[in-house]
Amino acid sequence: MFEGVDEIWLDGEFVDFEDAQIHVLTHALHYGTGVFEGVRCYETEEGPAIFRWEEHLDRFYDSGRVYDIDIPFEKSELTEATEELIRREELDSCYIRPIAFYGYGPLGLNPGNSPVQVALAVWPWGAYLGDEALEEGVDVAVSSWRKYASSQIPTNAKTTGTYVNSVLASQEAKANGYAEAIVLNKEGNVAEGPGENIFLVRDGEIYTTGLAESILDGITRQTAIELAEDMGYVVHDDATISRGELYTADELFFTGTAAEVTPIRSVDDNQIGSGTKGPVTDDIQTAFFDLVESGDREEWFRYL
Ligand SMILES: Cc1[nH+]cc(COP(=O)(O)O)c(CN[C@@H](CCC(=O)O)C(=O)O)c1O
Repeated sequence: MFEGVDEIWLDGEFVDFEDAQIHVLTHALHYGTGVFEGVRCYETEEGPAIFRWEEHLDRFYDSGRVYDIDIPFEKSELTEATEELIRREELDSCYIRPIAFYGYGPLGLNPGNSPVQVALAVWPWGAYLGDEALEEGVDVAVSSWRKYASSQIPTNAKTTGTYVNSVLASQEAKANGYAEAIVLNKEGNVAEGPGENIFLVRDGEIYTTGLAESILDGITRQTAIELAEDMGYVVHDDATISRGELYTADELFFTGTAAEVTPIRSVDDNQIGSGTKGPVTDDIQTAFFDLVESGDREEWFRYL
C-alpha cells in the first residue's frame, strides 16, 4: 500500500518513511488516545487540489478538543506541511492521513503530561472497496456488532481507539464473504458503515441517517447532500432508518473520503433495486466525480 512513499512529516520534521517510529509505551497505543483525519487530494483539470481541506482540518482539531489533545501546531503549519509533503512525494492525487496522539510519557489512564505527537502521511489510495465497487456496487451485511452510542463515546470525533468497533464489523463482514458491513446503533436502527455514511433512495427521495443515530458527520455526506439538492432531489438528512427499510430500498449507497460514492447492491443477500448501481446513485456519483475532476466550487479545493 505504501510502496514509493519516501517521507512522513512527524512532529515538525520530514523524516524518512522507515524512521517514522514511536515508542511501544506510547499512550495512544495502549489506550486509543489519538485522533485522525482522512482527506483526498484530487488531480483536477487545474492541477492537484486537496478537497475540503478546511472542513477536515476543523474536524481534526475539534476531535482533539474532546480529549484535551492540544495539537501543538497552527492549522497553517499543518496545511503548509501537508502541501509540501504531497509535493515532495510528487503525487498528483493521494489520500492524506493526519494523526495526533498522546505519545511516550507516563502510562495510566490520565494522559497527564504525555506529549502530543502529530504526523502526516500521504499515499495513493484507489477505490476503497475495490475497483468494481464504484461501478457494480458491493454486497454488504448488517453486522452483529452495534455502533457505540454517542452518549458512550463521542461519535462526532474521529478517535483512533473507537475504530475497533469498525474493525470488528468490517472483519466480520469480510469473514462472511461480504465487502463491507452496515452497523446498527444501540436502538437497533441503521447508523452507518464502519468507515462510511449511508444513503437510502425510496420513491425518488433520498434519506440519510442523522447525527442522533450515532454517526460521524461525514464531509462527503455533506457534499452528497448539497449535490443532490442542487440537482433538485428531496433529501431527508436526519432520517431514522430501520433494518427492514434497507431491504425495501430502491437504492443504497455509501459515502466517505475513502469510499467516495459506492453503490450497495445487496444487504444480507437481499438484492437492492436492480442489483447494481441505481439511477439516483449514478446521478450523485457522477456529480461527485465531475466535481472532483473539474475543481468547480473553488471554496472546496485547495490547489497545491
Ligand atoms: C465511521 C465513519 N463514518 C463516516 C465516514 C465518512 O466521513 P467523511 O470521510 O468525512 O466523508 C468515515 C470516514 N472514514 C475514513 C477512514 C477510512 C479508513 O479505513 O481509515 C475515510 O473515509 O477516510 C468514518 O470513519
